[in-house]
Amino acid sequence: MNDDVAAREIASEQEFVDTVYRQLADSARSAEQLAAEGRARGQLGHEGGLVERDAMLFQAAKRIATLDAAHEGLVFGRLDMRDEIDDEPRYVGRIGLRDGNHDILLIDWRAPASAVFYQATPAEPQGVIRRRILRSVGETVVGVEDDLLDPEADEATERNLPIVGEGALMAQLSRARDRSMHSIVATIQAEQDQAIRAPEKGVVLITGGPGTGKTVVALHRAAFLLYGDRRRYETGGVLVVGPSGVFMRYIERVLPSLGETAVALRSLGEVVDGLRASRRDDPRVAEVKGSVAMAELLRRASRQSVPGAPREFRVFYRDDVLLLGPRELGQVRRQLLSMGPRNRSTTKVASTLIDTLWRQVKSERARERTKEDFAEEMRTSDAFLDFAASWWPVLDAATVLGWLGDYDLLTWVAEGVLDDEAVRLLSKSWSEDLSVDDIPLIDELRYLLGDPPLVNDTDQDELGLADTSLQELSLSTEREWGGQRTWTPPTNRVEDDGYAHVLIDEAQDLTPMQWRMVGRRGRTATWTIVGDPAQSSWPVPAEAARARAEALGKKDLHEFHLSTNYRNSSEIYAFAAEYAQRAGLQADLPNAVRSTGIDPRHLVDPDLEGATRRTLADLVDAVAGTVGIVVPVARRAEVSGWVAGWPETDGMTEGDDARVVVLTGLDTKGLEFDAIIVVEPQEIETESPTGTATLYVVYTRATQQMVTVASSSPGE
Ligand SMILES: Nc1ncnc2c1ncn2[C@@H]1O[C@H](COP(=O)(O)OP(=O)(O)OP(=O)(O)O)[C@@H](O)[C@H]1O
Repeated sequence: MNDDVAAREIASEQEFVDTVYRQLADSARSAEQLAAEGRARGQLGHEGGLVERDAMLFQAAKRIATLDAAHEGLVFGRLDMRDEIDDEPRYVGRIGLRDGNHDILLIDWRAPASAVFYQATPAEPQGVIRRRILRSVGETVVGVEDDLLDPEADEATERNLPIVGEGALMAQLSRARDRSMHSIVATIQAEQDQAIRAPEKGVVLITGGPGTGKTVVALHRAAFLLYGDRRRYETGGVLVVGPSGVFMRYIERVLPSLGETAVALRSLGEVVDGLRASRRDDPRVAEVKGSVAMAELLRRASRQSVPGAPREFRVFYRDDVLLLGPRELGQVRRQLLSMGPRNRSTTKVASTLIDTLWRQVKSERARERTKEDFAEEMRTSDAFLDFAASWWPVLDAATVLGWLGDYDLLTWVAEGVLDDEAVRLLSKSWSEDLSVDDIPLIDELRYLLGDPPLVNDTDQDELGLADTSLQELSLSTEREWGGQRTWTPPTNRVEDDGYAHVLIDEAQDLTPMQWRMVGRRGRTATWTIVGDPAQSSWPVPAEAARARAEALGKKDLHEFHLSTNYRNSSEIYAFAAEYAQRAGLQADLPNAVRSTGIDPRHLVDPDLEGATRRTLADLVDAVAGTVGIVVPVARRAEVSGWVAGWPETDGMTEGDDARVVVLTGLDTKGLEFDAIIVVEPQEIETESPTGTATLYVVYTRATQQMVTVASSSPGE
């Protein structure tokens, strides 16, 4: 291709892009002006709507410009259509924009009119003669890449459109990786576009092997839904759940770069408002905590009497001694529990206890008084009120989970539900901080215990107990991902847990208890579920499948399968796929399209530290982007020590932009790096029951180069 032609084409696109940015600045100015006038008039009428719309547009554009300018510009696509459809070029961008005459300047990528940009093919051009992708840095067009989809129409119309470039997709896939995922608006592929624009009812299930774009597609789908029904999804909220905090940080910029921030991004340890856990349990403990047997264990725990609470109440009333002993209290407890969640009954405790006491009143002197007189006396008795409040306090879920740290109590509650080994593992783990797998247990207990009635509920709050811990918890809730418009539920009460859309990434890893937790948040929601069973680190898939089916209820399922691996070089993926087959993982093997000519290397060296350091020095030079060092859990601290403060990685191992990161196999889920060093792969494989799946995940993280380093050959 003649360079002059390319330069001419770039210059002409630049003119258009300049017009768009000028228009954006104009819109911003007029939005500000209108807002000022509106404020001055003290009211916003019809114009108010316009101000709001333009202001939003401006904000979105500003975010896009600042967050992702280096990668994809505001204007990224152009379609030249057959004359009878449109004799003017159509431009596609991250947002829609009109010019001063209200004519369309830029079509939002999510608008129906843009679908053809992604779906037209040479076999079915759908009226498109030429599709052009514009690559920009900031506001400057640096390249154009064309596909001639309908050469016959081109000839027939005598347009002779110039065709420039050789593949925007390959350019995009070969770019150096940094610590953030980027949007793919300019190069969404046809099979991905179908999943993004799927009918929104029910559940959209996106499957596919490693690197097929499941995550990035699901995020674009969230943006698509927000565009289509902003009122519904912004009001009800969109919940995006991923495996870890590291992963959430990796994906957190994609939606803002598409102009959307009204989304709650939560790792599995942060789904319950106000709680945050990142510690992972030992796999054996995690397996017990994730199993559905925990639901029964917690149901029993939620019905226990409060450890340490008074077991008896005695009152002398006229000539009677009235007693609430274990038998009477047992009956009252069962009666209260039959009325619904425990905390809801805080308003009924006093009256139920009073009824029981009153039934014991026998003496004549006592009978001279009415039950109301007796009740009045009890309700003004400090001794009675203190007893009732400590016998039936408002319980919060973490407190009840804390009870189970007591080995004897746990053994009692777990009778017939868990074996002795599981009880031992659990009681030990509950003497430590909350782990990721404790969060669904707390959530389960929140629902079993219920919220105390609000003070202004019609039920009278007899003991003044209602307005306590759970509500305070919501006031002090801190939002990790809290940008200004980031969506958060209005309170921490269970009735406000529901979202309008729930997006689950790496769904193959959810335990049954985690499915129950997310299921409660999506009873009336639409869903997007993304996963690859071969990458699963949950050892009992059938149980998880049942829990998933329960979480989704009768919702319609729309399945989409992605078949091209856009992440790994074909050399790296060939090795990973061969491993998956050897390990019997029944993996869904996508087609990796990009070759680098560099095979993975496998080093065996008794000097593990030396070999790792040398490899790292090589890779840091060889690739422009990130390098991940993946280690067995037990070696994490040791290997981190090898690379910290080391001159060759100076400034590359600290902070959010660090190029070199040390992480465990499970930490790598969903992430990608230019180069990966796998330290002692065999230990990663044997450190958990699903170690082979974890190692397969690790082998599918590198875009350019992968080196394994072991101190001895397998089997030695
Ligand atoms: N159409 C596309 N254009 C450009 N890049 C793409 C495209 N589709 C996917 N990618 C890139 O491929 C990489 C893998 O995508 P993603 O992480 O979404 O895959 P995944 O299927 O979720 O992977 P895994 O299951 O292995 O975690 C990302 O860098 C993503 O940006």
